[in-house]
Amino acid sequence: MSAAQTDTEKAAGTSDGGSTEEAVNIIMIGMAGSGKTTLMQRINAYLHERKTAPYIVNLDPAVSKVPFQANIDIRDTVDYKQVMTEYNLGPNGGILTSLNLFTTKLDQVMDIVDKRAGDHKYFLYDTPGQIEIFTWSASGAIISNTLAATRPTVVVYVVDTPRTASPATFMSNMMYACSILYKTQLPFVLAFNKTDVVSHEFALRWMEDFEQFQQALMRQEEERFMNSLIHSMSLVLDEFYNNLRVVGVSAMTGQGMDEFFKKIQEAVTEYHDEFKPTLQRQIEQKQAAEREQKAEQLKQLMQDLSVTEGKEVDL
Ligand SMILES: Nc1nc2c(ncn2[C@@H]2O[C@H](COP(=O)(O)OP(=O)(O)OP(=O)(O)O)[C@@H](O)[C@H]2O)c(=O)[nH]1
Repeated sequence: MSAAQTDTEKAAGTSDGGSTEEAVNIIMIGMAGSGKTTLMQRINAYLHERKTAPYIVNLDPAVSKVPFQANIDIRDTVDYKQVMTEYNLGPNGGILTSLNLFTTKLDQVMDIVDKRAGDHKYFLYDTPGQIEIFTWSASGAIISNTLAATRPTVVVYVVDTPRTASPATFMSNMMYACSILYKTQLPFVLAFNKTDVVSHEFALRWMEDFEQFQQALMRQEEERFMNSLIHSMSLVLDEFYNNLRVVGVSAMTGQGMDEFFKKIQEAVTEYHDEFKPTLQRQIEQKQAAEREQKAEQLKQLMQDLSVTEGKEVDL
C-alpha cells in the first residue's frame, strides 16, 4: 500500500484495484422496504467509482426488478411463480421453497463464486425482504455457514430509520437484530438507512443512554401499557448494544459510505480474531469425532471377523 493511500481506500480496500486483497462476503438482511436493494446499488456504485467492482448474488426469488446486474441470480435457477403453482404454495412458501431448491445447487454456485475470488474484493448477497425466510430457515443457515467457512463474512442488518423513530418500533427492530446476531453468530454491522430523511442520532442516543430511551417511552402515552415489558427488554439489549457496530447511511444520497466500509473492515478483523478460531475448533472437534467413530467401527469389524474365524483377537 502506498503511503498516500486514503482512509477511504484503506476502508474499502480499493487502492490496488481490489484484486489482491482478501475477498469479503457481505450478506444484506433487512425488513421489506428497509432499502436493502437500494443500498446494494449504492455500494455497487461506490465500489465501481473506486475501480473495484463487487460480485453480486441475488438470493431474492420474488424481486421483480433489481437496479444492478447480478453475477448470479436465483431467478435464473428457479421460477418463483412456477414453484408456487407447482407446489400449491402462497408467496412466502414459494420464496422459501425456491431458496431450498437453490440451496440444493449451492456446491455448484460456490464453485463458480470461488473461481472469481481473486477478481473481486467484495461479494454482495441480497436476501428476501421476508426476513425470516432467510434468517430462520435451514437454507439460510446453510448458505451463511457455507459463506462463512470460505472467507470473511459480515452480516449487514439494514434498518429503515424514519420508520424506527418510535421507541416501541425501535425496540422491536433491535430485538430482531439481536436475534439475527445470535442466530448467525457472524460479525454484524447495523446500518441505519435513509438518514437523508431522518438522522440516526436519536438511535445512537437511545443505545448509549437508557435514561433517554426511557424518557422517550414515557412521552408516548398510548404505548404506556407496553412500557414495563419494553423496560425489561431494553436491559437485555444493553449487552447487545455494547458489542454492536453501528453506522448511519443513505442509500439514496450516498452519505455515510466511507464510514460503512470502515465498519465492514472492523467486522472482518472480528471474523479473524473470534469467528475463525471458533470455526477451526469446531472443524477439528468434528474431525476428531469422525476419526473416533471410524476407529470404533473398525474395531467392531475386526471383532466380528475374529468371531467368524473362531479366533480370539485382543483389541
Ligand atoms: N429517502 C430514501 N429512500 C430510500 C433510501 N433507501 C431506499 N429508499 C426507498 O425505500 C423504498 C424501498 O427500497 P428497497 O431498496 O426496494 O427496499 P428493500 O429492503 O430491498 O425492499 P424489499 O425488496 O421489499 O425487501 C424505495 O422506494 C427506495 O427508493 C434512502 O436512503 N433514502
